[in-house]
Amino acid sequence: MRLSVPKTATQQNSLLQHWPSAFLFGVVFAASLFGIWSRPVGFLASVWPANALMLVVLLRLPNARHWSGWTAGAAAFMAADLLTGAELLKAAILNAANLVSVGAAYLVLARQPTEMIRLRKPVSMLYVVLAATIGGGAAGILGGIANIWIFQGKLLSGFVFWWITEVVNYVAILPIFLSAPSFRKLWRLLGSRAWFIRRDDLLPALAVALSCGVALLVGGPGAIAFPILALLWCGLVYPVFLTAILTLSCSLLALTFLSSGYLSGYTTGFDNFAVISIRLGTCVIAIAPIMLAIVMRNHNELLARLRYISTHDSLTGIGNRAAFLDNAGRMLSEAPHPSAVMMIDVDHFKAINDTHGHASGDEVLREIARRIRACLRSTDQFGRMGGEEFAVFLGRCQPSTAQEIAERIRASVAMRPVVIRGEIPVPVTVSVGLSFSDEACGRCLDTLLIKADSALYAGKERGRNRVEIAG
Ligand SMILES: Nc1nc2c(ncn2[C@@H]2O[C@H](COP(=O)(O)OP(=O)(O)OP(=O)(O)O)[C@@H](O)[C@H]2O)c(=O)[nH]1
Repeated sequence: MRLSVPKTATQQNSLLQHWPSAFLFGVVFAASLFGIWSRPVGFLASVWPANALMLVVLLRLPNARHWSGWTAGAAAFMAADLLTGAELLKAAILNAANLVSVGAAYLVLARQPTEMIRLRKPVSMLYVVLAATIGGGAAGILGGIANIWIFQGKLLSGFVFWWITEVVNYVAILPIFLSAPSFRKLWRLLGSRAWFIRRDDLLPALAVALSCGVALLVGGPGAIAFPILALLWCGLVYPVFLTAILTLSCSLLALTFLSSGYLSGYTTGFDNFAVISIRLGTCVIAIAPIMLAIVMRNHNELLARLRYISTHDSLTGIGNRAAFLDNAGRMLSEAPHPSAVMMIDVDHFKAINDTHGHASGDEVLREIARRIRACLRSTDQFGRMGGEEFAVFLGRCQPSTAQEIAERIRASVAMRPVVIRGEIPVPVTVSVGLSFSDEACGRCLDTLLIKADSALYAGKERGRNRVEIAG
């Protein structure tokens, strides 16, 4: 009787290490079957996603960059061909061209930093085009030779066909999978409902569908350029990933109808100049909207960053003076009564700085801001007015409630010392000046702030660590 021996941790680890290669095999095998299934009888496939997908897996899963990954890819190419009835020698030559293509494109992209590979820079698309051109060229040399041998064609037409087809496939497919969010991020996104699409967001996608419909109706070589305007609109509005998906859909449509001679209006052979020209046109269609989407994403991220910097205090992370005045002023003008303003000042803060140093003073300010924030509702406005002075605006708040909140703030700061440098307890207190809106002050935030400030300094004079109400 044989006993089954449990796998050791090392054995399990080495099995886990090879899952990217198994995944790569599955992806390349399925994509090759799709390419074989979609190609016209007796010709090479014009839609061949397997090379681009193998390249993506190698770039995005570092564990697949191993001899086992390359072996899995080669085995998958061969398995798909042999299972669908190809001759061994023919399959070996064509798949050698596929592997050479992936290898050459890999050498270009694998040297780039992650942000370039994940299409976070506008020039990333140029690297994708460069990798596609070099990968396609490498495949073209073997493909040209294969064209003479297998299809009794010419070297040049074989080279051009392979090269163009590879370039178009790489350029259309790589951006989707290079920009795709990771599984973990996608899961989080679905859970957060951030993906929820508003009706207006659908317009660019509808424009793409409409322009593709018109292209099919009108036909002719120029029809492949019909969706470009709608795709550029997508680039302006959608994330890179979504723009790349829509661009690929248009390219697939153009290539599929091109294979059947529909868009070109020609039924002559595949080395026809018009067909080559249309393939290149399809490639350009794929590049421009994605580049635009990358530029727009960077632009929007930069704007969001600048907006954050211009409205937040860099030390405490709460709103700065300008943002506080803006938001509180708007809330006051929308609903003036009842509302309240607090000015809060740390007591004897200079002594803390002098005793423990400026950096420790900063730590104290951060902790005090945290304690005050914890006492407020999410709708209340809270900002650092400068130095050790903070302000709070309580909209739609009765004076009695405002007074309770002010007292809560004072107590929560004074309740326990702030621990600086992880070990030194520093007792801290704040003084609070409180003013309420009334008919006389109307919608004027300045008046409320001045009143609260006067109350604050009255509180300081009366001994600090207290809430003083403006008279
Ligand atoms: N660590 C640190 N200190 C700051 C910052 N901004 C202002 N200060 C210091 O805060 C101190 C404020 O001191 P004062 O205005 O004399 O007030 P105080 O010592 O708190 O005394 P009272 O307000 O009268 O209770 C000064 O020493 C400033 O240098 C900052 O961002 N970080």
